[in-house]
Amino acid sequence: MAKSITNPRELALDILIKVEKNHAYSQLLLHDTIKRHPLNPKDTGLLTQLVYGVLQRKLTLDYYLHAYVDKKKKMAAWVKWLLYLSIYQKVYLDKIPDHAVVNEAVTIARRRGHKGIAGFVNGVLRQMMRKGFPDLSDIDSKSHRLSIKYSHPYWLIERWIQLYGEDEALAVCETNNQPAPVTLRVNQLKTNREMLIQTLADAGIEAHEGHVAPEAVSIASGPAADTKAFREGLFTIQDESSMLVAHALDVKPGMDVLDACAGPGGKTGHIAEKMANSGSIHALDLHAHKTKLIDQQAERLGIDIIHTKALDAREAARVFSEKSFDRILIDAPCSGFGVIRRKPEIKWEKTANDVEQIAKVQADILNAVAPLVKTGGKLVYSTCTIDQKENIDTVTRFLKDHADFEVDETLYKRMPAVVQKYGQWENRGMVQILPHQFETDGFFISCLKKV
Ligand SMILES: C[S@@+](CC[C@H](N)C(=O)[O-])C[C@H]1O[C@@H](n2cnc3c(N)ncnc32)[C@H](O)[C@@H]1O
Repeated sequence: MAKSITNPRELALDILIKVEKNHAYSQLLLHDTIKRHPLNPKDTGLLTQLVYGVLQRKLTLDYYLHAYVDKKKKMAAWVKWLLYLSIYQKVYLDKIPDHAVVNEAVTIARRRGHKGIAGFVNGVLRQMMRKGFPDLSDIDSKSHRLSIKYSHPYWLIERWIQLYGEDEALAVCETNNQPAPVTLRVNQLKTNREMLIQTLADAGIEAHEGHVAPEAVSIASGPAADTKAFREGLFTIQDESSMLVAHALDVKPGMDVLDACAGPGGKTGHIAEKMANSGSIHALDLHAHKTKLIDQQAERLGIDIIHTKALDAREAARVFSEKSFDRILIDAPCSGFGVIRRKPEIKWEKTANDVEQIAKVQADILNAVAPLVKTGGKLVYSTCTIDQKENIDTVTRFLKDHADFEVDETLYKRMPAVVQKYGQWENRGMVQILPHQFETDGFFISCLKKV
């Protein structure tokens, strides 16, 4: 049997190579790797930091690398990622001495390649350790400088500068390069926030009240997903911005609800909790493996009002009659620019053309489910992106084409005071949350009413 790798740097290297080669999600690979390889908590932390950190800072690391290695030099992908990993440790982690960074890299290079590659890696890294890295403020062109310094493609920075101004855009970039917080949503069917914090403390996990959503608990340290409390369904791991969506939907027990893009079911569970597990929720997703995840979550949380179906939401009118639902949520597929710190590969992979394509799908889903809302009912459209095309533009176009819908300005009242005050409100029924504002994911939430 092959010996299992337990070196966090080598595991990180494997993940980084796969993210690039297979366009795989770092989050999923990391989760899978941690499950398969027995690492102590310190090494798990280092592995996580290395994977996210290197993907986040890739452009800066590449700039530093090419101060020492000619851009034209042919290099195998794994050698490039190994060098990025080493530069990352040198520049961004202070607890790892230079000699450890070099020795670890050379050992890995020797194991994976031949003596010549190990010598090359050794030579490049030793020079870097001796001479240091170029000053980024010396880069003449402003667009190149911002792109390298904040490690984002310039088209994206430029797009955000146009939308939000330079200060906000750069604050977004800065936040995208930081670790994301871990927050939990209390399952109010089973416990309350105070009791959950105590239960977690008893399990050795330090937790505090979240600072945005009323049901949020913020984790200071410890693996919350490994606890009995999780298995017993006392909470769901969810970002605080996501928690605001169920508030936006304004549900009451006994209502009929459609969650049109529901997988893996984070918000479906929350909606059911807010309905006190009374009424009905039809939860659709394009993919059957995602509706299965919704079922699993519902069981864990003690919820039995969710009916899942693998279905393209654009076909929903084939299955449900007009005016069937008091509330419809479209938590739409999107570019994901609000969650870049959780999925850093997004900034390297998504293009302006992808945004155009996804905006079309979003509009089609909105148009398809609109007839299913009852008169007087509400439709919430949300995304985890900060791109105007997928957010305000999509909703504005929808409103132009649907005279029977209007903005529900009571959305404002359902948002926490801090979001009321500092969120970027288009009007009182549409809010854009940027990732640096409340230490939450970037999110767009709008609420429309059928009249
Ligand atoms: C942003 S995610 C939803 C997250 C979910 N609401 C939650 O809180 O866990 C969007 C989901 O829409 C699904 N999807 C994409 N296109 C769809 C379509 N045409 N019809 C239904 N679901 C779709 C994706 O598979 C994905 O699971």
